[in-house]
Amino acid sequence: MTKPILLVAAAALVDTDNRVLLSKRPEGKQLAGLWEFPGGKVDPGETPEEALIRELDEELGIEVCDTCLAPFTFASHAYREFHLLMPLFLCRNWEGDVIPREGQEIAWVRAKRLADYPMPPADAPLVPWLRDLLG
Ligand SMILES: Nc1nc2c([nH]c(=O)n2[C@@H]2O[C@H](COP(=O)(O)OP(=O)(O)OP(=O)(O)O)[C@@H](O)[C@H]2O)c(=O)[nH]1
Repeated sequence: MTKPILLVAAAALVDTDNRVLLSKRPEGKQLAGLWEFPGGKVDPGETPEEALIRELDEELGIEVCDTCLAPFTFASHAYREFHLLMPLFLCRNWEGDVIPREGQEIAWVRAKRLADYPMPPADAPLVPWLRDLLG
C-alpha cells in the first residue's frame, strides 16, 4: 500500500538557558499525552515556514519571523496511515511570551532531560541532534 506523505513543520524553541520547549499532545488527538515539538500540518499553498509561523501563533501566542527559523534536522517516519516528513527548525528569537493557547501543557526541558519526556516515535532520532547542539 502506498501511504501519503504528511508534511508537518515543527520548531525547537530554545530559550536563553538553552532549554527546549515541548508541548504535550492533548487528549482526543492522535498520540495524546506524548511530548512533541510545537508545529503542525503544512496546509496546501503554504511553505513549511509559513505553516510554522501560523502554528506558533495559534498554539503559543508568539510571533516568529522567518529569518529566525533555522533549518536544523528532520524526521522521516512511517506511521500506519501516512509517512511523516517533518522538518525541524531551530528558533531562539521570538516576540511575546510563550502562553499555551490550546490548553496544552508545556515544559522547558534541558537537552539531557529530553529522555524523561515520552515523545512520538518519529521524534526519537531528533533528540541526539539536540543533545549535541545544546549539551
Ligand atoms: N507538531 C508535531 N507533530 C508531530 C511531532 N511528532 C510527530 O510524530 N508528529 C505528528 O505529526 C502530525 C501533526 O499533526 P497535528 O495534529 O499536530 O497537526 P495540526 O495541529 O495541523 O492538526 P489538527 O489541526 O488536525 O489538529 C501528527 O500526526 C503528529 O503525531 C512533533 O514533534 N510535533
